[in-house]
Formats: sequence, structure tokens, C-alpha cells
Amino acid sequence: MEAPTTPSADGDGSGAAAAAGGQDGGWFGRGQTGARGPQRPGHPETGRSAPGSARPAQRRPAPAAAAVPSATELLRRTMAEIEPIADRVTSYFYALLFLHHPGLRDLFPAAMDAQRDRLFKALLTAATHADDPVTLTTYLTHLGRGHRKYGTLPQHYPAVGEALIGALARHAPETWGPRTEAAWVGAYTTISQIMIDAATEDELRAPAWWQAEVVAHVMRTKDVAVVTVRPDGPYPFLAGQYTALETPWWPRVWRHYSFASAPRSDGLLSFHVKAVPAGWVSNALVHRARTGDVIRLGPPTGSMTVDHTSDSGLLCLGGGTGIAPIKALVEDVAQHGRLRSVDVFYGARRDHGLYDIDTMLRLQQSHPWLSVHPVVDDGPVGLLSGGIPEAVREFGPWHTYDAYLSGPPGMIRRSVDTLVGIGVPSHRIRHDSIEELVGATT
Ligand SMILES: NC(=O)C1=CN([C@@H]2O[C@H](COP(=O)(O)OP(=O)(O)OC[C@H]3O[C@@H](n4cnc5c(N)ncnc54)[C@H](O)[C@@H]3O)[C@@H](O)[C@H]2O)C=CC1
Repeated sequence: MEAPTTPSADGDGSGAAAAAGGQDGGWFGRGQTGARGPQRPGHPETGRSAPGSARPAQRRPAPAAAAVPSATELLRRTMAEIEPIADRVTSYFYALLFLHHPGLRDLFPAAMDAQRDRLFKALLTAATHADDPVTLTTYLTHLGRGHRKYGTLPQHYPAVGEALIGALARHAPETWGPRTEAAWVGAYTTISQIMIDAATEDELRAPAWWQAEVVAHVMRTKDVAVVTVRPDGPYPFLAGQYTALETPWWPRVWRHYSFASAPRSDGLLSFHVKAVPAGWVSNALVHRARTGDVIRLGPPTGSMTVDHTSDSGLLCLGGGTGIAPIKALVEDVAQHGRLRSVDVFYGARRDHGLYDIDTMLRLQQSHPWLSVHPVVDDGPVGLLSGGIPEAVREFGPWHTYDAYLSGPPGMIRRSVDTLVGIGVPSHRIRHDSIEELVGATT
């Protein structure tokens, strides 16, 4: 299992059931920790008051349909109840997991810090899509594959399910009851089965991880390095995707980085890494890694890729090291040789933060279809200033373009709002999961 990462990405997972799917009720083994909470007066599972309640049920004729909430509705009610105390529930979930299954502790990093809640969050994310099989399957397939690198095995899933149910039952007393528990067991059985199937299928065609030797390490600013590695085997990926990296100095701590180039004939991969305060992986990659060091790579993932059957223009916004996948996308368009207009807005807080501007301007010189617009927050004369979303507004119209957004979560959120506000249909706007980005910077 793992110490997942984020939603769109590798979260984490868990699961159990596989083995269990459909089993006859016994698949949580000893668990079911406290799953049965007492029914309360006016309990939302039934809409009826319990005997002795101050509000006798007979006074309120229950509308037949409303009295039986769907499983999805029961899941939603639990999540609404735990939302304000999510931290406490998360801590309890891991405490239960490690208390009852101490052997699983080794699958997680020594210090769980920011990663602590990823597994739990991923489970809840999956449950929120319980009534959307396509989204659920896509998300969990990715999650199941991504979990292979953590050493997750099918037999780990029941333990996670047990802890999940135990944590929810304890912290959602207002909404918990037998039907809610059954809804969660059903959801988790589905979740874990999809993840296990995806992992099993993936085993037939790809390793759980790749080792990769650092072959170049170039500092671009005092805290940004371009790290180039050679994987120990074929590593198929698409421009615009990202992967998880683990360094030898922080075992089991994985962080996401986008590929900074389209696939190359020599098989090398590059990443732009910025060392951030308290960033274990980023500081190790920037300040400690040297040529010859060997890191581990998870599988490629992400859907911020180019549809080469379309001739639509590309509007690309890259903030800070978010320029990395944008550069890969530009190279990808160039390799496919279709004439389509590409506009890149490359933003930094100050002009020296545009560490890859020379590369981008060289690409612009080679490709007449490419326009690069440098944007600096308080820009010197001659550069766009005031922020990426503001700069984008000054150009356009963009409503026929496909938009690709890469950078800090705040930039992505504001850029999405701006683009939608100026008429870009939301289905044309692509970016990696913001939740995943939030956890990616360390
Ligand atoms: N696939 C992706 O989306 C990738 C995302 N990243 C993320 O990009 C970030 C890069 O960090 P830094 O270089 O330190 O970026 P930064 O904090 O220096 O900001 C870079 C640019 O984004 C803009 N920006 C930042 N916050 C904003 C907000 N709230 N609203 C509007 N614009 C905003 C800044 O004005 C600047 O132009 C990291 O969070 C990293 O995880 C990096 C690589 C790939």
C-alpha cells in the first residue's frame, strides 16, 4: 500500500477486498471496529426517531422515498460529518491501521508529515465518485497501478478497509448505522477490487518502479536544478505527464515531478526541481544529488497531454518550475509537425526566476507557430507584468484554444477562473490535480 499521493495521482490506497469482493460479510476479519453506532433520535439513515426519542416517529409521516437514502447519499452524509474534523479522523485511521497491523508501518515513510493523509484522502475521494463508474474506475486504476511502487499487496487491503470503517464509525456517530456501514463496506469492496485488478494487470506489462541514474545535474538558479536521469529500462510516457520520484536519502518518500522534455531518442528524462523550505525530496535532488546517484521512478501518469488529431491552438501557462511540462508539450507539438498555433505565458515572481527563458526563446526562434510571453509580477519595462492570468487577458481571444496550466496551485485556480471568465470552455482547460500539486512541492 502506500503512502499515496494525491488524487489524481497516486494516492494511495488500500484496499482490501479484493479478495473479498463479494464475500459474505467476513472480509474485514476482526475489524468492524465499532462500526455499529447506536441509532439516534431522528437518525438520518432512516429518518425515523428511535424509541424513547423526544420526537416520536408517528408524528411525522415519513415519505416513502425519502425514508430510504441511497448508498451514495449515505456515503455523502458520513463525509459531510467528518469534514470539519478530518485531521482527527485521519490520525485515528492510521493509529488503528498500525496498531492492528504493525507490519504495514514499513510501507510508509518514517515521518509521514504531509503525506500522512494521502491514503485516507484517496479513499474518501474514491467514495465521492461512487455513483460515477467511469471517473471512479479511471481514478482507481491509476491509484492501483501507482501503489505497486509502495509494495502494496492484495492481502494488505482488508487491513485498510478495517481501519477505514473503524475511523468513520467512531467519528461520524450522527450518521453512522448498519446501512451506512454496509454502504461503506460495499464502496470499499469496489474500490479495492478495482485497484487490485489494475495492479495485477499492470504487473504483466511494466515494472512497479524503475531505477534511474543521474547523468546530469545543472543548477539554474540557487534553488532550481535540472536533473537528467537514465532509466534502467524502457520508460514509455507522453509529454505533459509526470511521475513520482524517490531519492536514496528519504526512503519511501515519493514526490511528483513533471517530465521537462518530450520523449527523447536517447531515453533520458529531465526534471526541473526547486528546493523549497522543509522540502526533503526537493532539497535532496537540488543540493545533494550528483551524477552517478540512483533514484527510483514510479510509472508515468497524468492527462495533460496533447490531442494530435486536433488543429486547435494551444494556450500554455507555466508558472515557475511549471514551465517544465509546458516545454515538453511544445517539443511534442514540434515533433508531430502539425501547424498549430502555440502561445506560452511563462511567469515568475521576478525576472531572474525565468530560469528557462533562453530555452523557450530558442524554441520560439525555431518554430514560427510558437509565441513566448514572459510575465513577471513586478516586471521591468519590456516584460508583461502583473501576473499570468492578467497577462493572458490582454491577448486572445482564446475560446477556440486548448489550455494547459502548470504551476503553483494558486496560479492554476486563478487562471482557471480567468479563462472560464473570458469564455474558454472548461472542457478545454487541462491541468494536473491541484490536490496533488499541493503535496508535490516538498
Ligand atoms: N504539472 C504542474 O502543474 C507542475 C506544477 N509545478 C508547481 O509549480 C510550482 C512552482 O513553484 P515556484 O517556482 O516557486 O512558483 P512561484 O510561487 O515562484 O510562482 C510562479 C508563478 O506563478 C504565479 N503565481 C503564484 N501564485 C499565484 C496565485 N495565487 N495567483 C496567480 N498567480 C500565481 C507567480 O506570479 C509566478 O508568475 C510548485 O508549486 C510546483 O509544484 C511544477 C511543475 C509542474
